[in-house]
Amino acid sequence: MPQPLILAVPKGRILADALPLMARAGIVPEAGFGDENDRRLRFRTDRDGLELIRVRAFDVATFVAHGAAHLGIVGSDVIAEFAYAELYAPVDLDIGHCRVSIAEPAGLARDDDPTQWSHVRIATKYPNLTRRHFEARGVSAECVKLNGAMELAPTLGLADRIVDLVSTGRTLKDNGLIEVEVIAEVSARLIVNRPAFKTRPEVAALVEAFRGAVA
Ligand SMILES: Nc1ncnc2c1ncn2[C@@H]1O[C@H](COP(=O)(O)OP(=O)(O)OP(=O)(O)O)[C@@H](O)[C@H]1O
Ligand SMILES: O=P(O)(O)OC[C@H]1O[C@H](OP(=O)(O)OP(=O)(O)O)[C@H](O)[C@@H]1O
Repeated sequence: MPQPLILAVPKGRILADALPLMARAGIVPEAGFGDENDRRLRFRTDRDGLELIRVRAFDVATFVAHGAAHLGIVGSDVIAEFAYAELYAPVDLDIGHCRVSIAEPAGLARDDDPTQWSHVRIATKYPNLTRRHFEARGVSAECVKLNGAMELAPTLGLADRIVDLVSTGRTLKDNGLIEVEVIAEVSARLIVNRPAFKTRPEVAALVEAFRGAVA
């Protein structure tokens, strides 16, 4: 018997939308998978030879890139941040829609002209993506890495601006910030470890199952 295939699923907000999609792809987890109070991290499915792991959103990409998981479900924001060569992202799952944007305090935004920036100091969970974005237009970005609550950084003097996810815009508004530029539109993708895709035909079959589930 070959080792079971492992599908890595993020335990955050994508999970609720991922479960019906997985069901349409013919993957039904054992009881407890969608239950936050269940402390197990690895679960069986109704498919022989396919197991699930429940990990943090950023770690899905890492497990799959290193081949510890064969497939994963993860936001395109995370894929862009890591830019792992070993990841192949063949299916846009049409869930987890939001955008990665630059925001700054309303007071600063009033007279600000982003085309005049030459150096910016940014608080973000996405330092690589941010640096790449600014480098492409000749602006140097000094990034302060945070894992959440980026919105606090400008008022507390940690950074002038932030790069963060925006969906409804409510978090920015409630913290006195204005979205000044969209860096990228985001949705969740099915990711696959490239060597596993080449060597395990069941991986390609699962990719097709997800393609069918989205269509
Ligand atoms: N407001 C949002 N609207 C839509 N999708 C979002 C939103 N925020 C995050 N996402 C998507 O969901 C993914 C996971 O976000 P979530 O907020 O669940 O994780 P997190 O709190 O950042 O993760 P962790 O708790 O592991 O640090 C993001 O990478 C992104 O693709
Ligand atoms: O535009 P909105 O609809 O307000 O959504 C944006 C917020 O959603 C995400 O945070 P999340 O709620 O996942 O909390 P987090 O700080 O734990 O990441 C993101 O980091 C923003 O803070």
